[in-house]
Amino acid sequence: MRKKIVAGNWKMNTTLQEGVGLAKDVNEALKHAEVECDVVICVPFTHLAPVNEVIDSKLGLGAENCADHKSGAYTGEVSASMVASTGATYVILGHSERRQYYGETAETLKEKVALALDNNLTPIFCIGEVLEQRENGSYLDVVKSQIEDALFGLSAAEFSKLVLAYEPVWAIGTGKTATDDQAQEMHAHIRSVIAGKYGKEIADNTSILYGGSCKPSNARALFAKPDVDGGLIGGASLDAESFMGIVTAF
Ligand SMILES: O=C[C@H](O)COP(=O)(O)O
Repeated sequence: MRKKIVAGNWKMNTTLQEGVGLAKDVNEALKHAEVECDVVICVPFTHLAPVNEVIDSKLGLGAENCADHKSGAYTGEVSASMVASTGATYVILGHSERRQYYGETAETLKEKVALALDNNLTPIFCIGEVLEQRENGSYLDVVKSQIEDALFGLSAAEFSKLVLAYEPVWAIGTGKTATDDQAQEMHAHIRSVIAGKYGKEIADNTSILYGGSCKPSNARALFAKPDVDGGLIGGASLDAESFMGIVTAF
């Protein structure tokens, strides 16, 4: 059966000292909570190794990106093997902020996914439409193409290692959440796109997270939907109490 997962995406927030403090708070809170999902924090590169030192195995650790090359003269880049060497086991790939501000394309993302898998990192692969595509009715096709273009070159064994995250771009950091019915419609669509290529068993076993203004107040309704397997949480993951409010919303 597929896993339920709540992953925090800290984005470009927190100093190292603040980040280590936040990780300690989440780690401590997790020890005392009834939790029915895997919990992961995805943190800036600079924070990975020090955060790994202060968390227990119950809390997963991930990066927010990795390079599309294995190693070499790529000043400023951080490779998948470097990420793995910190103890992290997840990496967010294809976030809409990376696609929008850093020009990431399906071709770049194919490389990143392959390198992440080669280094035993679980990619949390993001997909989602912008407002105009939601309004003109092309959103289901847009997301289908994002999946096909970047991921359908993978073997079934490789694809089964992925986690997907549906993040409608119009809902990210805007306070505008997709309704639980809108999320369910898209998650069911994503699952049927996967089934069309890799079969029902792999589709049923793929965790599909929702991201976009997810908060303790709306997480329960979203997570109650049959095809929503958890969340990728931005702003609300920067406060241990609100993150835990989401983690315990199953
Ligand atoms: O990766 C997380 C998403 O971009 C959602 O961010 P948000 O919860 O701040 O809207």
